[in-house]
Amino acid sequence: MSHRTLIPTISHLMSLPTTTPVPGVLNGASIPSHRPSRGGHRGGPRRGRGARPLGALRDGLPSPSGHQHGLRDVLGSPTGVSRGMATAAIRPVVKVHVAQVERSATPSPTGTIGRHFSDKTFADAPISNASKAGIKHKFLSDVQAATLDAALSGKDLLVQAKTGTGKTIAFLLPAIERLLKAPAATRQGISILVLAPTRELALQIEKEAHMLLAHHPFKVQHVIGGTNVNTESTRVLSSPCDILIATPGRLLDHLRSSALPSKLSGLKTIVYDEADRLLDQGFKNDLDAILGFLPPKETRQALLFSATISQEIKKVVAGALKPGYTFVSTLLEDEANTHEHVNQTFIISPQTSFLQTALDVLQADLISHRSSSTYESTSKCMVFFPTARQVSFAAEVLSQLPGLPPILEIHSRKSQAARTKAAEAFKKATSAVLLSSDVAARGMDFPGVTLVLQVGLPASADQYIHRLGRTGRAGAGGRGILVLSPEEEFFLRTPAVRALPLKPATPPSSSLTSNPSSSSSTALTKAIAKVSPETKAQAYRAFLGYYNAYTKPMKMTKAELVEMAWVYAVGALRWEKAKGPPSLEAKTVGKMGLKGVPGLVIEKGPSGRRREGASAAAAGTGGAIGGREGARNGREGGRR
Ligand SMILES: Nc1ncnc2c1ncn2[C@@H]1O[C@H](COP(=O)(O)OP(=O)(O)OP(=O)(O)O)[C@@H](O)[C@H]1O
Repeated sequence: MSHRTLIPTISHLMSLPTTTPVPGVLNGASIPSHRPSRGGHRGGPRRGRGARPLGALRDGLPSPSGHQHGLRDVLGSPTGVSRGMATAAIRPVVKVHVAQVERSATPSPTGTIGRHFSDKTFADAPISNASKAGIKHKFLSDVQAATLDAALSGKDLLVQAKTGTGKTIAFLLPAIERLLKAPAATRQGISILVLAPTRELALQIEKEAHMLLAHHPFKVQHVIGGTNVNTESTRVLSSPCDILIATPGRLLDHLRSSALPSKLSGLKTIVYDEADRLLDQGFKNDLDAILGFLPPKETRQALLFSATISQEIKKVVAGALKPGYTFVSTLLEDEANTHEHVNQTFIISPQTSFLQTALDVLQADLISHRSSSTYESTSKCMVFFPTARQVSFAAEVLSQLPGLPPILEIHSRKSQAARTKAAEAFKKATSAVLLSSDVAARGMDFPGVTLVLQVGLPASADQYIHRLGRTGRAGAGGRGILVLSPEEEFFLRTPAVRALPLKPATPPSSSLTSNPSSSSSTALTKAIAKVSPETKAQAYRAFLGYYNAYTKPMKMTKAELVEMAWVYAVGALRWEKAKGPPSLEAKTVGKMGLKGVPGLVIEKGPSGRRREGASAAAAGTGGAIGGREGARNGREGGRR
C-alpha cells in the first residue's frame, strides 16, 4: 500500500531576449558578462574569465563556477529573478506553472524508501514497449516524472534535480523515444549527442543507454579522452552510431580531424549532463568550437541537466537553449539541495592531522558497518582531496596500513586504464575506499557508498554538494563528513553552505589528540616515512597551488600561505625539515604571484636552485606545479 503525498514540482517558462545569440556561440555577445550583485563567490574566491588560478590549473580544474543558490535565487520572485538573471539578455520569468507530482513512499526496487520517486509508473508512461522492456525500475523518479512530457514534446529544457535522482534516464529516455518516432529517412548518422564532463561519467551514461536500448535497433558509442584517437575514430565512423556519448575535448579532436561533422548533420537532440560544469569557463572554448560544427540550435532539441545551477550558467544558457525553453526544478523552495536522509557533519582539524582524522573516520565507518555474525564490513567510502597529488600521497600512505579495505584511487594523474579499473572495482566492491580528486565528484553512480569524506576545502559549495551526492543515491541512506582546518572554516560561513544541514561533529578519538604512541598513529607515521620524496614534493606544490587561489577568503597574505604550506610539508607530509622546502619552477612562482615571497625555493635551471627569502636551503627535486598537469587534463575541461 502506498502512502502518497503531493509534492509541488515547479516549472518555469522563461522568455528570452529578442536578441538571439549567434548560433554556434555560447554566451553570445548579446549577453552581458557582469555578474549579478547577489550570488557569485560570496565566500570563496571569485575567478575572473581567463584568470584560472594556478591551483586549478595544476590539476586541471577550472575556476569554481559559483555557489549553490536556493530555489528562490534560481527561480526567484519577479524581482529576485531579474536580480538573479541580472541582465536584459534573459528576461524575468513571465509565467510560473506549478505542477503537482505525486510522490510515493512505496519501497523502491532496491528496498529503500524512494523519497524522490513519483507514483507514476513506467508501465503507464507514454513510451514505447521497447523502452519499457529495457527499464528495470517501476516508478518514475520526481525528475523523470516532471520532465517526461515536456521532453517528449521536443521542448528545450534546463533541469535541476538533486544528485542521484535519476537524471540520466530523464534525458536518455525521451531522446530515444523521439528518435523512434522520427521518420526513418531522417535517422541518418548520429541523432543524439550526450556531452559529459568526465570520461568515467561518459562511460557510465553509455552503460545506462545500453540498458535502455536493449530492445531498440539503435546503437550507442562513446568518444572520450585518454584512449587512442585513431582507433576511436575508425570505430565511430565505420560502425553504426545513433547515440554518441562524448567528453568535449575528445569530441572536438574528432570534429576537427575526421568525417564526424557530416555524421552529426542530422542531430536531433543534444544533452548537456552536468550542464553547469560543461558551460563554465573550463569547457567554454571547446563547447563554442563544438557548437560551430553542429547544425543550428533551432533544428534540434537541447536538454541541460544538473543538480546545481550556478550564477554562471544563468548567463550562458541562452547560448545553448532556444528562446522559450522550460526550466524545471524538483527542488522545493528553501529546500537544501542535499538529501534529508544523508547526515552531514564537519570536523575542524589542523591540516597536519588531516590524514590521521581521515584514517580514524574510515576505521569508525568500517566498524559501524561490520556484521556481528560474519564480521564482514559493508563500509564503502569515498574520500575527496583538493588535488590529484594529495590523493596520490594519501593512497601511498593508506595502502600500506593493515586492517583497511582495498584502497583505490582515481584522479587525473592516473592513466585512463587505471581510472576505469579503479571505478569498476569500486562499483563492484562490497567494502572499499576510493580516494579521489574531483574527477569522480559528479555523476558517478557507485552503489552502496556509506560515507563521503571530504578532506580539505572543496572548490565551491556546488562541488561539495556533488561530491556528497555520491552517497544517498536513489533513496538510499548515507553520511557525509567534511574535514576543514581552522584556516578553511570560512567555507562554512558562506551563504550557500550555511543553508546546508551541516552540523559539527566530535572528531574521532586519536586524530586531534594525535597520541603518538597509539598504534594507528605509529603505523601512519611509519607509512608516511616510506613515501617517496617526489610524491611529497608534488603534494607540497599542489597544496601551494590550490590554496593560493583562496588566500583572500582565508584572509592570508602570500607569505602566510607559504608558511602554511611549509607547516603542511613538515607536519603532514613529514618532509625532512633540514632539506628546506621542495623547489618550485621560477615560472610557476611567477604565475602564482609568489615572486619575492620568503620561504620558497626556486629552481634556477638544470644546475641548481635559488632560495627566496629566509628558510633553510638544500638540494631538492624539480618539477612543475600545475601548468603541465592543467594542460594534460584540459581535455576534460580541466578536471582534477
Ligand atoms: N525510476 C527509478 N527508480 C529507481 N531507481 C532509479 C530510477 N531512475 C534511476 N534510478 C537509479 O538511481 C541511481 C541514480 O541515477 P542517476 O545516476 O541517473 O542520478 P543523477 O540524478 O544523474 O545523479 P547525479 O546528479 O549524481 O549525476 C542509479 O543507480 C539509477 O539506476
